[in-house]
Amino acid sequence: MDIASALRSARLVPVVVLDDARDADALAGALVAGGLPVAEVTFRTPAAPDAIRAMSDRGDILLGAGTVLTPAQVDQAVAAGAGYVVSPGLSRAVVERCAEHGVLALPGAVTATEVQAALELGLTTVKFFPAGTSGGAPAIAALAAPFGDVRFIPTGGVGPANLEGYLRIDAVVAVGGSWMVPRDRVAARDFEAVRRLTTDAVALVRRASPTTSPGH
Ligand SMILES: O=C(O)C(=O)C[C@H](O)[C@H](O)COP(=O)(O)O
Repeated sequence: MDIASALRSARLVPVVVLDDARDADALAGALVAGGLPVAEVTFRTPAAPDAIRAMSDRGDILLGAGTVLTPAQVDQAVAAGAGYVVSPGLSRAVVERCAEHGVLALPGAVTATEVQAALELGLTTVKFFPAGTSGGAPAIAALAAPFGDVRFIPTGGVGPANLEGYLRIDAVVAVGGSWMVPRDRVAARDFEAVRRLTTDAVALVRRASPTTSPGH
């Protein structure tokens, strides 16, 4: 299965901020046990490359690198085993470095101009970030009208209370969010809480898109 299809079938991508890479394996285990074998590990902390490497060594979880701002971070992410690269905004340099490595780039785009810029770089799936303050689901539905082939992954302000509104839109591949991996629970090594929150999130997503199938 390619990355885009895997994200589409997960429907939900946990956005992870890890302070200590030694917790990565247990955190990945909690996500997998909760039914969500995917994670976007952000370069917000220096632990990111080691965390990605530890998770990717498990072989049972699809890993993206998040908050990738520079081509050098693309190199680090790919060397650590990231299968795709996410940025909060659209950087030509980052997208081109991803292409050199042959990994999928998911840049942020929330305006028609940004979506067109992504299309010009050969991309058809973008992260819609920050989703909540950029118009939310109605903004994505409006953008999807002229950009019929573009797919969106709304992230930022997405949670249990509003994910259904996003997942109902055909152009939404998946949503991203951090609520199932609260930083304080991770710091406390409370991976059972992460597993529980993940299980609940997966159940919610299933209820929100019961008929979804790959290709939808
Ligand atoms: O660091 C990045 O590049 C990001 O991707 C930002 C995250 O996607 C959001 O911060 C997650 O948003 P919440 O679910 O509202 O916490």
